[in-house]
Amino acid sequence: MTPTLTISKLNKRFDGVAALTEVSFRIAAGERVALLGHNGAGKSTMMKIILGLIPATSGEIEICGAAPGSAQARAHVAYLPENVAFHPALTGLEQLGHYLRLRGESAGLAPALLDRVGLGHAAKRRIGTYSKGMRQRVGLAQALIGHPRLLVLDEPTSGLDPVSRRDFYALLDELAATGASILLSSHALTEVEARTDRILILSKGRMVATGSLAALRTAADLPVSVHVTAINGYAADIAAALPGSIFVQGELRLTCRPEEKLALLARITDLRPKLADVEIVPPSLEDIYSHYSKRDGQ
Ligand SMILES: Nc1ncnc2c1ncn2[C@@H]1O[C@H](COP(=O)(O)OP(=O)(O)OP(=O)(O)O)[C@@H](O)[C@H]1O
Repeated sequence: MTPTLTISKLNKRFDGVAALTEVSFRIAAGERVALLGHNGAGKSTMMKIILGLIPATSGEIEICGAAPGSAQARAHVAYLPENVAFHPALTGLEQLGHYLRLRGESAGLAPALLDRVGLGHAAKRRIGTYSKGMRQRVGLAQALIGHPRLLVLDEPTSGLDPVSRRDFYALLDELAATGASILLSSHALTEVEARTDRILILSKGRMVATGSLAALRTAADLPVSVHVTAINGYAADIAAALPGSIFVQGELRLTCRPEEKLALLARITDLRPKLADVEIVPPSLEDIYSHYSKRDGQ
């Protein structure tokens, strides 16, 4: 099956500054991909090139087999900027009706689109009265016009509260389940960790890591943390039996190499009569992200 997005050896230079260098990746139908990177890593530049807003210096890009910016590619791609702005005096219904007409579709589709993003109840209210989360939903509804096959979302959840974020990702999951591909940039690593299939890490314009969280974790080979809670009165015994452990917030914490984890657990299990709980904490995406960024000298 043709990938929704194919990028091969992409380079972009601005007046001698290398914003992107030899970046290659593909996104399959229904895949949710997170684009991570420090400020200035090249995320927005990559999105602008995919959208056909600026040309690449060299390299190949195809969106459903078409060149970025072509009528065919534009029909398949939708974009949601970080801070989406609408006319505050228009209602959600009027705003979407307007966008539908601009895309050559019937304004009569607006109520169904607003329902899809959970805004049916506020359709006839002015957007000026909407919360930030509701405005992001209008943006997403607008991005859904014409059933795009690739959604490009620039920090779509920045400024949203935790419940709005969760709802937003639930909606993305539904879209991905119908075959839409999603490329989103984010600085919120914890939510990305749980809600995307694959992660791309850009550093100074180069792709320094790509893969599922599990694959990146294995490749990074970072230490695993083990948190041990003693039964009251036995913390000192357990600390003595587990050299190297440190006492933090009522529990003993140790780290070990991934390949040593089972042996350490066996030693901990031997202490069972004195143990209340044991928790294994694998490296988080934040650990993995800083590992790859550090490796690149940042
Ligand atoms: N129009 C431009 N002219 C010159 N340099 C530019 C231009 N646009 C971007 N750059 C440079 O290209 C590099 C990548 O910028 P880009 O905006 O793509 O980063 P980003 O990862 O999106 O950062 P952020 O997280 O801050 O949005 C930076 O060094 C930036 O200064």
